Amino acid sequence: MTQGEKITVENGQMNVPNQAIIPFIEGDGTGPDIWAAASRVLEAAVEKAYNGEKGIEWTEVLAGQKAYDKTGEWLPEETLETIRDYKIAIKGPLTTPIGGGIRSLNVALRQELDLFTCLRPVRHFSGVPSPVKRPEDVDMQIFRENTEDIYAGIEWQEGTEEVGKVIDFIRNEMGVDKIRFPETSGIGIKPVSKEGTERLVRSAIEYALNEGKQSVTLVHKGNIMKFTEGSFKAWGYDLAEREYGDKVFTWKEYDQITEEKGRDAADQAEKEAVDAGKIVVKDAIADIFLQQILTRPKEFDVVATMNLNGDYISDALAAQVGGIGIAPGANINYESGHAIFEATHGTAPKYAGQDKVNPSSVILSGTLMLDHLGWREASELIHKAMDKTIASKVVTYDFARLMDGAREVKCSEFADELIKNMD
Ligand SMILES: NC(=O)C1=CN([C@@H]2O[C@H](COP(=O)(O)OP(=O)(O)OC[C@H]3O[C@@H](n4cnc5c(N)ncnc54)[C@H](OP(=O)(O)O)[C@@H]3O)[C@@H](O)[C@H]2O)C=CC1
Ligand SMILES: O=C(O)CCC(=O)C(=O)O
Ligand SMILES: [Mg+2]
Repeated sequence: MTQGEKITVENGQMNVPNQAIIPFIEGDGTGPDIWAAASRVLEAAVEKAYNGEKGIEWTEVLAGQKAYDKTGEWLPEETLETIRDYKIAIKGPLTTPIGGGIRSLNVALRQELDLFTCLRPVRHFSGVPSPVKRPEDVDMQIFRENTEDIYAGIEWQEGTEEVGKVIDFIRNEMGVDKIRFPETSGIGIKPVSKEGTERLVRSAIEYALNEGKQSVTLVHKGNIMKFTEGSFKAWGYDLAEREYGDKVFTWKEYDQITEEKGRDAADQAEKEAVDAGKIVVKDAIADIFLQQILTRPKEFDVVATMNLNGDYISDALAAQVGGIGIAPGANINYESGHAIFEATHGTAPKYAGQDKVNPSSVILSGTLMLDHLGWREASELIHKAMDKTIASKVVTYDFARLMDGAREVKCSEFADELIKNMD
């Protein structure tokens, strides 16, 4: 086999060698089981799709508990440097303690590499058990802003000198008298910027145009958080109209037409725009959106939203199509070409070392990676094998407990089955 080479990006163009070196982070908890299974499936698919002409050379980079045990650092600089250098990486989940301790390494990776889009596609695989009647109606692409919002980690703990200073500033300098219990509050800050919004919404609209999608929905809680989530909506519409005016019809335009000429004229304008193949850019307030994705999922296509909304929405939608065991994700900077592919779920520590959990989320994150590299044939092989394996009711515990007549297999055995079913 020839030596692996680096993936490079020049003038926005990605060059992928036939033997591509790809860094991976194994992950904490169930990460080692899942990664062992997922890496074998990805290798087998590439080998089979290209008769050995293409291949992946994995190179391990450390993060999380394994990194701490070996180096004394949770996220060594060398890991960040290697991913920066090799452009593309894939990872298992990493643990974040609650309430104290280290901040999220998952979030740190996204922020350090400025991976501003978290893309989480949600669609149903035939035969996967679901709590809803028509899971096949769900086919959405969540574009979650990945660098801002409360995930910026700007917060101060109750009772500290720092929080005292911040509360004094807010009360005395800013004239705010609305902190209900100022003596015992922790304080968090939620930055949401125009630039951050625009690059995220741009990537969602570009995706919708390239993939022939019909709508982009901006999801926000702008009625309550007016200058963060409300501005997200306003900046999103402005960007859509300014940069994609001839390709989109926005609900902001709809409202303007309604005001000037009435609702019938606005309905007619929207219908004409849709008939002309334009994408409808609309918005929804986050609470009602969570109801509507359950009651009328067909109305939503590409979804663009802020960090916290996207976190909640992606787990809620994953449940509709079989759970987070099968929901993939990608963290992408569309400008620099850097990307890290990772599952939607976490480390599921109670199952660690049991070779039990579903590896599909990391495997399907791997198919997003293969698509990103332009190796679609390998990605399609995995999708077909997934359909076939699930149809034969050979599944891990999470699906087996919801399916009649299923044969429950281990994480590694599910990978074996996928590889067997690649034809
Ligand atoms: N990007 C990342 O790396 C993420 C990391 N985390 C971190 O993971 C840790 C644990 O978080 P927690 O909230 O418990 O969420 P987890 O996603 O780790 O687990 C919650 C539940 O989801 C189900 N689940 C998770 N993974 C799988 C899988 N591969 N196959 C089948 N079912 C699965 C299990 O359900 P059941 O009990 O019903 O079997 C599990 O108990 C935390 O430290 C958190 O911060 C969380 C999310 C993302
Ligand atoms: O970083 C974490 O621990 C949680 C991240 C998370 O929930 C997500 O990526 O969806
Ligand atoms: Mg999450």
